[in-house]
Amino acid sequence: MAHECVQVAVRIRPLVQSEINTGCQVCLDVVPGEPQVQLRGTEKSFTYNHVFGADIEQEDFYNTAVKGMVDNIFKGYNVTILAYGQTGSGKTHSMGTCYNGGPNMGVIPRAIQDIFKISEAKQEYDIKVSISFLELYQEQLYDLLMDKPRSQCIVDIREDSVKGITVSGLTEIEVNNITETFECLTRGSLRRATGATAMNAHSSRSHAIFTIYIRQEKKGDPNSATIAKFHLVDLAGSERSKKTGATGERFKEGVNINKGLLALGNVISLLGEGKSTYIGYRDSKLTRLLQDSLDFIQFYVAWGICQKP
Ligand SMILES: Nc1ncnc2c1ncn2[C@@H]1O[C@H](COP(=O)(O)OP(=O)(O)OP(=O)(O)O)[C@@H](O)[C@H]1O
Repeated sequence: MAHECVQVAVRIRPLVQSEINTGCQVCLDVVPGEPQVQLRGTEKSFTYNHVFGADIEQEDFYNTAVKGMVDNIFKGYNVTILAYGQTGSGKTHSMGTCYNGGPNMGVIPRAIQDIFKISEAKQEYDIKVSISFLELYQEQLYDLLMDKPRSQCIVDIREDSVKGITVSGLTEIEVNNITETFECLTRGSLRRATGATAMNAHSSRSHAIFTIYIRQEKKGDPNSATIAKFHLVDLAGSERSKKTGATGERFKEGVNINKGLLALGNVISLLGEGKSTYIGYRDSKLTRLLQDSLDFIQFYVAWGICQKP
């Protein structure tokens, strides 16, 4: 499918306390009135679909860059939102993957709220919402909602001529309201693999894929049934081992992370160009998993960019 449907949004995060303490300076500016960023003190600028400066609130970010995507799911499209950026740039903060109940929530909890609001308003439809939560760590898929020790939570991708891409054995939980869905999000995110790197004390070392399935059927018309998948993906940090100080296991993690991100980058740019007949979905588990869910893509790039003194 040709892809005018790939949108790229950039969000610059404010300096964190440790950066302020060491005298770091922001070195990227938003060009006023344009969806552009400019490297401070240079003529170099880059244009995207949306650009957000460090002062943007979570709510405004969601309303501008994501809310419209939720409407597309109810039209029956599969939608994927990906948060990409180097480690510590603010992906998990913006996505709200580690939601803990506060009002300053990110994209996932806000999307959940909107989905239930829209479902309630569509009274002429029977709508069922279910979710799954997967982690891709070192090219291995883990079911984050399975109530078993981690070593028994490994699942794998299957390709079915009727059902398309599925993950066999994956826990899919039907959820009836916002509270139940938040509870699953929190439970799953606590099981995600994290580790400390020199750039982020609580670095996500895996890709987290929270999926919301919407089944809707017009009351009295079983032929009208549609199913749409909404993937919300908090990618592991892209990184250079030199900057993160990674050695041993951390280094190996970094190699796998970058391999998956490279394959994803290639797929998205080919889809964006809309020309290529061959797209390398099979080059990584991440791209295989998302293969049938790229009708609409919001590729959100987090930038925590600063200059050391
Ligand atoms: N927009 C923001 N406003 C305030 N603080 C932010 C913002 N974005 C990120 N932060 C803070 O920056 C730090 C790093 O953010 P976060 O953990 O979300 O990065 P990440 O890109 O997910 O990193 P990793 O890939 O290593 O998991 C956190 O302390 C987070 O609270």
